[in-house]
Order: sequence, then structure tokens, then C-alpha cells
Amino acid sequence: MKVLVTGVTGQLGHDCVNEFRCRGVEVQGVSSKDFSLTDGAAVEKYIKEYAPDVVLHGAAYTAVDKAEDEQETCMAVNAEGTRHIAKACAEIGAKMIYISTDYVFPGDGEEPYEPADSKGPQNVYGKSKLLGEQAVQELLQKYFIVRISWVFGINGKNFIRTMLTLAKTHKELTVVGDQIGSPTYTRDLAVLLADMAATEKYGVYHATNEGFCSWAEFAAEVFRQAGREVTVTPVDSSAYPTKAVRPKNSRMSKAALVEAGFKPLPRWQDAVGRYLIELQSEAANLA
Ligand SMILES: NC(=O)C1=CN([C@@H]2O[C@H](COP(=O)(O)OP(=O)(O)OC[C@H]3O[C@@H](n4cnc5c(N)ncnc54)[C@H](O)[C@@H]3O)[C@@H](O)[C@H]2O)C=CC1
Repeated sequence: MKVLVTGVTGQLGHDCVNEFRCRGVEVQGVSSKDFSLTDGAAVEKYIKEYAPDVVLHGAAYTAVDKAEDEQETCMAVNAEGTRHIAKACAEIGAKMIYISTDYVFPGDGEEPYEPADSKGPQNVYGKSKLLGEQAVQELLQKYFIVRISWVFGINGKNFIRTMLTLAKTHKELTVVGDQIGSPTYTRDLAVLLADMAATEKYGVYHATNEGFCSWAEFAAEVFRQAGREVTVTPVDSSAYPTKAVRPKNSRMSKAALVEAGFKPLPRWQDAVGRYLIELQSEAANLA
């Protein structure tokens, strides 16, 4: 099997390339330095020349608030860029794994969303990722769409890093308590995606670490495990207005994943613990 991973300079792409390499799979990671997703001809040329069996498309325009002001760029990368990748995959008969988001859902209610539930993105980024999903479904039969949320990995900025930085200067923090979802550790997700790539169990899946929490609970768990004495007070989203609307309910059901025979990701608290260890080794390597 030969795999192409887009977004190698991001959190997920970095860990996916490592995971395939560890398994002895021939893999190439690419970023915007190799080609821009907005350049259809360049995407097609690269994919046809490399001729992968699987394209794991992790690259995206991920600046959720900025996207409200940069709608055109966000759409060009996430909707059209994904269409270019899907078209090239169709032409060479490659499987495609497209990474999508909880933001395709409206975020109402309290029940976990199933993959086929009605969509209703509340912000530009969510709309662009949904258009990407639709392009994949329109152009391909051999596809996996994998929706994830609240991502953290070693190769980039994320909520855990932000909380640990704030802990250096704060003993008390207010954190949003009325948005509920699931963190996703890119190392755990990479294991699942590498398993998936080797199958033909095509479809739409939700894949996050197990369990649900609010951002405030997420922060409190990070401080507890990192041994930082910071008191977290949950507050409503209205205390932190953002340009892009965030869904209150980001719960996603992983039943389809389990029914297809894939191993669910470990609980999110377990993932936080292993990520903190990864951060320690990063700090030790940099010292
Ligand atoms: N970060 C999060 O909390 C969430 C992320 N996702 C999705 O997960 C996937 C991975 O996210 P992260 O690793 O956090 O992203 P990231 O922001 O860390 O990395 C994005 C990658 O996309 C590449 N990229 C951006 N614009 C490009 C362009 N025009 N041409 C070529 N490459 C381009 C960048 O070079 C980078 O390698 C994305 O598809 C994202 O939409 C879904 C839900 C939540």
C-alpha cells in the first residue's frame, strides 16, 4: 500500500505520516509547500505522479474565526480543494479518507449526532467542510469521511497548550461550560485511520476519543493531570464572544465505527495523560 497524506505540517497529518511509517507502509506527507489545494492542475499532477493507493486528506483551512472574514479563501481550500483531491482520486482509482468536523451539525439538542443526521453548519468553516464532504460523496465510491472534534496533537497549537500557558500566570480561570463535545488526540486517531486505510469498509464515521465533556471540564482535567493548581469556573459561551458561532452540542455517536468492527479510541482522560507525557519528551528534547 502506498499512501499520500495532506497537511503533514499540521497536527493530524504529522502523526498520520509517523503511524504509517511505523507500520512499514510507503507514505508521503505533503503541505502547501508541495502544492496548494486551490490549484486543481497542481493537485492532479502531484497525485497522478505519486499514484497512491490511498489519499488521507487532512489538510484544511482551520482558522474558524478568521474564516468568517475570509470566506472565499476558506471555501477555495476546504470545498474546492477537497473536490480537486477527490477528482484526482477518482481518476486513478485511489481510496480517499476525508477528515471532517462536528461543525457540519447545527449543534442543537443534547443527543449525540449519528453520521446521517441532518446537517446545518453554523459558521463558514463548517459550511466549507460540509461542501468538501459532498464533493467526496459525489465523485467517489471508495471513500471514508471521518468527523472529528477538539483536536490536539504534538505538531501545532491547541487547547491543552493554551491552558498550560495560562496556568503559568493564573490561579483561577473561567472556561466555557455550555459547549459539550469530545477531544480527539491525533496519535489515537492516526492508529484508527491507518487501520481504516487497509480496509474497504467505506462510509461516514465519527471518531473522537471516548466520553463527552465541556471545555471547562477538559481544562480542569488537564490541570489535575499536569499537577497545576488552577481553579476552573465554568461560564456561558456569551462570556467569550467569538466571530464564528460554535455549536453547543458537539456530541457525536461512534456506534457506526464500532459496528463496522473498528476499535474505538481510548477515553479522552487517558488521551490527555499520554499527551502530557508527549509534551514532556518534547520539552526534554528541546532543552
Ligand atoms: N483542529 C481542530 O480542532 C479540528 C480539525 N478538524 C479537521 O482535522 C483536519 C486536521 O486538522 P489539524 O491537523 O488541526 O490542522 P492544522 O491547522 O494543524 O494543519 C492544517 C494543514 O493544512 C495545510 N494547508 C492549509 N491550507 C492549505 C492549502 N491551501 N494547500 C495545501 N495545504 C494547506 C497546512 O499546510 C497544514 O499542514 C482538518 O481537515 C480539519 O478541518 C476537524 C475538527 C476539529
